[in-house]
Amino acid sequence: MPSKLELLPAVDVRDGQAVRLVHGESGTETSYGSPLEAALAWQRAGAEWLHLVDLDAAFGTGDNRALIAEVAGAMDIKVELSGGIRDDDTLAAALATGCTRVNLGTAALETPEWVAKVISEFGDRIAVGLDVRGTTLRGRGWTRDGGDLYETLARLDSEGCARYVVTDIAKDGTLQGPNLELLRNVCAATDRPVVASGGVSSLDDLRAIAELVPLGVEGSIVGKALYAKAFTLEEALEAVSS
Ligand SMILES: O=C(O)c1ccccc1NCC(=O)[C@H](O)[C@H](O)COP(=O)(O)O
Repeated sequence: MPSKLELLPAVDVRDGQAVRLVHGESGTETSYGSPLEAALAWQRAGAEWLHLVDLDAAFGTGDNRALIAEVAGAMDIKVELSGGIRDDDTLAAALATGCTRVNLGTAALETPEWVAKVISEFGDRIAVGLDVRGTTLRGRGWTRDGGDLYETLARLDSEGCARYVVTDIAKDGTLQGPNLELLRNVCAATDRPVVASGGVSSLDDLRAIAELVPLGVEGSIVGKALYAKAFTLEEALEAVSS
């Protein structure tokens, strides 16, 4: 288990643009321009990871497949790819970008047999995104309920899932701080590494998440705070460097 918190700056893509949403809700987009420029800026600033999301694919409003492949292909750093990866075709396209790993969300709720199969086939190239309101999972771009967090976690653990990306939807894109209690509870329920997502607003938030590394938190996705210039990525990397 790494001793320092990994940071994953986010590039969420909607209709060809880098955007941030509030609570992951379609229609709340703030646009931040070219996804490739944003990703290259995070790379230049020293990021070791990029969290790249195809929001159209997640919402079922099309996809940005070619652009996502272009961005992933332009990166020298590790890429975690998310959004609308739900079957053999979308998984093959995602893995073919050369990304380090993919996040499955809806599929883990709706087609558990397929997810068990790809976990056994692709190992730690597969992570599962556990996107919750309270302790209820949400799928289909976070628009539909999809079962209990802890029951699903136990099932995925038994199937060998390598890693979880845990998002409190109520916090996502709000700059209200991460849900540390949720992260502690998930870490207590699994021995697999956890990537925190949603709500980071300050360097102190990142330091608080870094304190959970001994419990099993491996990384933190940071989106809105970077775009809103609450701090720079260089400052964030420095804050979690020890
Ligand atoms: O990841 C998805 O599949 C997804 C689906 C639907 C809505 C949002 C989705 N992801 C959003 C993210 O992964 C954000 O980039 C991340 O949670 C950052 O949040 P924040 O730091 O609060 O901006």
